[in-house]
Amino acid sequence: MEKHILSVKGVSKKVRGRHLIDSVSFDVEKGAICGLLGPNGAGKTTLIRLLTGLIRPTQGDIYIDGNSMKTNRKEVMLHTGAIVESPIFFPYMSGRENLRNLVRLHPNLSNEEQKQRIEEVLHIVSLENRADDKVKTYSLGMKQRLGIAQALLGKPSFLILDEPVNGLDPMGIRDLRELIRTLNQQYGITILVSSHLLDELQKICNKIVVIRDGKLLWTGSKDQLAREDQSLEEAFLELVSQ
Ligand SMILES: Nc1ncnc2c1ncn2[C@@H]1O[C@H](COP(=O)(O)OP(=O)(O)OP(=O)(O)O)[C@@H](O)[C@H]1O
Repeated sequence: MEKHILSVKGVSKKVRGRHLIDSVSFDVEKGAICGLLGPNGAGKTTLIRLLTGLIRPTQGDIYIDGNSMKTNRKEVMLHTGAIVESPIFFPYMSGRENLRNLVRLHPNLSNEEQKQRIEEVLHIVSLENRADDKVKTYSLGMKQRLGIAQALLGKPSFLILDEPVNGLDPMGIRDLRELIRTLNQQYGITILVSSHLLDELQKICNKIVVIRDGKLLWTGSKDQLAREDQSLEEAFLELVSQ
């Protein structure tokens, strides 16, 4: 069985003569919660857009559970859930109605399975009590959780979250952290999460990938990055200032 859920092999993205991502290679083991770190402009968003198939590499390839994005893109995307940038929902429709609309993107599920899956994902993200309220009445944290519910519709084994805690208050951050842990531990989903909030990544991740200027600067387990007496923030600042 494939040991890595994600293998990035020599990936570059060149736009107008400039490398936004430059020969990046790294792996993420199944079962990990992997943090993607990098200073502003490092290329995190570009990398995540490559990983979610929104843009294609100019060089290299990305493998998800052993499947090449180049040759097997459709299959790969079926098993990957993602929230990139803020999820967009119809504000005058309820959470459940929005999910009913989006579950149609998974034609491999029968009507009955689609209905059942909507209830399952609402339960996983703890939105069942508000599922019939209009999305415009949701807090930002609830919208993020609905975004995760949507990403879970296809029962992905790999979930990519781009800056999921951006703009959330401390309670929203705590709820999301708990949800990420539950998805990982209870549902066995491997997670890649980008964030500027190093403290947050330190709390939930066991693996870290650091990029700077489009290049891979460091990758390894969280414990290898930060010495015992160091916070992840100190270790990160030390690393990027080298
Ligand atoms: N389509 C594009 N064309 C040209 N340059 C781009 C394009 N998209 C991004 N860039 C540039 O590539 C670099 C990396 O951008 P990216 O948004 O991936 O970084 P980031 O690490 O996500 O930054 P931040 O943390 O500020 O969101 C930046 O200098 C950005 O201006």
